[in-house]
Amino acid sequence: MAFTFDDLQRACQSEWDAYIRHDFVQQLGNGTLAGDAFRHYLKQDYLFLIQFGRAYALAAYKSPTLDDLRQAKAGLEAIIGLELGLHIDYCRQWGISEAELQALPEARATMAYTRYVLDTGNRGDLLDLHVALAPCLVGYAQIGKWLSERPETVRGEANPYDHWICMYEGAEFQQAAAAEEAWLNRELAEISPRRFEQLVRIFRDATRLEIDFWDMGLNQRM
Ligand SMILES: Cc1ncc(C[n+]2csc(CCO)c2C)c(N)n1
Repeated sequence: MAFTFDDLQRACQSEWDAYIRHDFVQQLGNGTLAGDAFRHYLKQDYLFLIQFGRAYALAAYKSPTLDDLRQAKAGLEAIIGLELGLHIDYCRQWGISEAELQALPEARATMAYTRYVLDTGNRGDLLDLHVALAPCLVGYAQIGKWLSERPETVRGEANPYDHWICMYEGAEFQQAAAAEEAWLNRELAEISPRRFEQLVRIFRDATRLEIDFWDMGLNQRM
């Protein structure tokens, strides 16, 4: 039997739903999220993105083919060359200076999640690493889509988080997540049931760590 990304999601459906429909996400959609909670999240997300850049570098190292190597390079370039710059600009709009970002300590949830991804990639192969990264990429695309479709979401200037929603519901981001899902589906089609169970464990752990990241933002925990 050929496994797919949907099988991974279904194997962890309760954790997955707790992640996608987390209170942080719902409050962000409703425009009721406390500004300080969002700022705390943005600051930790800066640290998260830096470690995510390292994960793409690890993906390059773990690449068995030139195509995989090119894909990892493109990911590293996108995050280090573009997205981190945009994130710094966005933080400034929320009153967080670059100097403040550079001086930040890492919250435990940030450390746990990013180091889990890096360790999983180090220990395993490129597929293990991609599965550890999948909740991040595919999850945020589902969050963007879910927020844009639910009637409670407040759009436009009435919601201070509208820009954030626009970014993840947008076509460019949705396409990047769809490409990741397609890559996973090609790889998952080839694996044994035993290998699938190993990957479910990784996918579930990474999803639980995304839930903790939202909790950390909401409770402004370090
Ligand atoms: C905790 C946390 N999880 C996921 C994302 C989303 N995200 C981060 S990097 C990346 C890939 C872009 O190259 C995506 C989709 C986030 N920002 N913060």
